[in-house]
Amino acid sequence: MAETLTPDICIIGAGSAGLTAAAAAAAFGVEVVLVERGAMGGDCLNHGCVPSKALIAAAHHAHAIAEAGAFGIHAGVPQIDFAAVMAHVRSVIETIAPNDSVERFEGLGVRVLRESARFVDERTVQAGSYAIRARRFILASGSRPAMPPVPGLDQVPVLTNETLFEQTSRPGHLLVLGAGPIGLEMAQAHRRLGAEVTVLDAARALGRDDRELVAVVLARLRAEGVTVHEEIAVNRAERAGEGIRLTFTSDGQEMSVTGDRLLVAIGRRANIEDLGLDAAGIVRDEKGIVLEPGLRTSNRRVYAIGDVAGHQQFTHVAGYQAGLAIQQILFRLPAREKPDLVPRVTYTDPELAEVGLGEEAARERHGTVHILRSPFADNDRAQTERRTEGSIKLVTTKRGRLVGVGIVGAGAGEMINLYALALTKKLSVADLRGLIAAYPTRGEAGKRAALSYYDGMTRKPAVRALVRFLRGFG
Ligand SMILES: Cc1cc2nc3c(=O)[nH]c(=O)nc-3n(C[C@H](O)[C@H](O)[C@H](O)COP(=O)(O)OP(=O)(O)OC[C@H]3O[C@@H](n4cnc5c(N)ncnc54)[C@H](O)[C@@H]3O)c2cc1C
Ligand SMILES: NC(=O)c1ccc[n+]([C@@H]2O[C@H](COP(=O)([O-])OP(=O)(O)OC[C@H]3O[C@@H](n4cnc5c(N)ncnc54)[C@H](O)[C@@H]3O)[C@@H](O)[C@H]2O)c1
Repeated sequence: MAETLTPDICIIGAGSAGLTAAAAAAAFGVEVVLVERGAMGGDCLNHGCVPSKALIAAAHHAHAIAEAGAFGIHAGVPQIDFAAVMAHVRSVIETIAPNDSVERFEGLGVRVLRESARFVDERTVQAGSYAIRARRFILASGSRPAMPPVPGLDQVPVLTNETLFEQTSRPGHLLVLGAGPIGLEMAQAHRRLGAEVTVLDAARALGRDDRELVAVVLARLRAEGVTVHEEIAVNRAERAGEGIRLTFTSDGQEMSVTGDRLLVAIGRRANIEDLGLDAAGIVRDEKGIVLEPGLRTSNRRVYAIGDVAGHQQFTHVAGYQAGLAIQQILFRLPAREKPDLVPRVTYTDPELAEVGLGEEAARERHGTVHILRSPFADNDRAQTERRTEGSIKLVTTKRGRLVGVGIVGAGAGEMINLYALALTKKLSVADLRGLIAAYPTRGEAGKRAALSYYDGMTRKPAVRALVRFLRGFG
């Protein structure tokens, strides 16, 4: 016999989006049922941000040892125990997992069902033997790796983000399909851990990011020995002895590359198939669920947040959207996403971080814009660390209001948060001019870029005449 539950909110999916929404609603004493069919924590904890950044951290240590000679420290060739590296990755996941656990959420007052959820009508979700009739529903069912229609791909072993971190031995030669954030972050990490790596992309690497900044990342990856082929077409995949061969066309020429493992990271597909969307009257098109500005679906009781919403696919966006949905459900306050305020970071080394509008988008929206740059080669802290590649680039309106910031360099991901706040608060170069930045920090580069807005002014005859005039007063 089906048991009927009547909570205020039913959330489908306990990844970054669903967990944030559940915790926020429960904090206000609202009755919440959270349904999860797989591992608590979703992609970010189990197959995404956490394991990838833990692997990158291990790779960073290997690289630091290899580079230590420049600092007068000779540690020899790093010995990499790949199985131990992966044990480190797993132990980081295990350390963070209690934050996302059933126990923690039940302690917060959330009822957690470990079931697969599906709408059976416009107001009822079936989850195992439970029928859930909630006042509002939040779809937070996430995404999974997309697979390209490459002939033969289904005949060769393929790794995705869901299996990559289960490896126990190091690949000899890792082939990576897709030069997005996943492809490039994992390419560099594996290279630093001693694998040969070849990356293939149908378009440009990190195609959504500023070309000028991307070039710095690619130059570094190539200098470390990662082969990156852009704007190629993969024609087929096949087994070649113990390995995998990819045949592709580049500049009209057919070429091939053979490796022993293949990672596919060509983007994501929203998890919408098993949700009974038709029964719920939720409209979708070829891109996914059709959403109104407040993340509401065509069924007024149902919101969609996180990767399944198909907007920017980041954990911090999942959390942000969860807040917007809860704000509307609990307080009936209107809410609209502000994608221009979302920072985007790719954790290669150097890191690439952006917020707001790029140069071209800013010109389209604001007409005349100023581009203010400061290279890290001019920054004392970067010099002390021998990490001088990259720069900070500020995009401002004619009157100096910040509308976009791009940073490529060591620590760019930490630096971008300041500029996310600056954009949120609509700050201008005049505000940055007043900032007292600690010396020596890489953050000084931003202030230096902002000051360059006034370069012309210091040379204006009228300004110089004023300075001379004021000197006359003693
Ligand atoms: C390798 C990798 C690295 C990444 N690195 C970063 C990073 O550094 N920074 C960053 O911001 N983002 C990163 N991301 C993106 C980030 O992981 C996602 O944007 C985020 O996890 C999305 O969260 P979500 O809750 O929307 O979806 P998910 O985490 O996918 O959670 C959805 C949950 O819903 C469950 N579910 C699905 N259907 C049902 C159903 N019918 N019934 C019950 N449960 C269901 C699933 O089992 C899953 O647990 C990375 C992604 C990958 C793959
Ligand atoms: N640092 C981070 O915040 C971070 C890290 C990893 C992933 N993510 C998120 O996860 C999502 C997925 O990442 P991703 O790197 O898989 O996707 P992506 O969409 O960002 O990049 C995929 C790349 O694959 C290429 N591609 C597509 N089809 C191809 C084909 N048939 N052959 C060769 N190349 C092909 C595309 O041109 C693109 O460059 C991203 O949207 C990102 O937001 C974020």
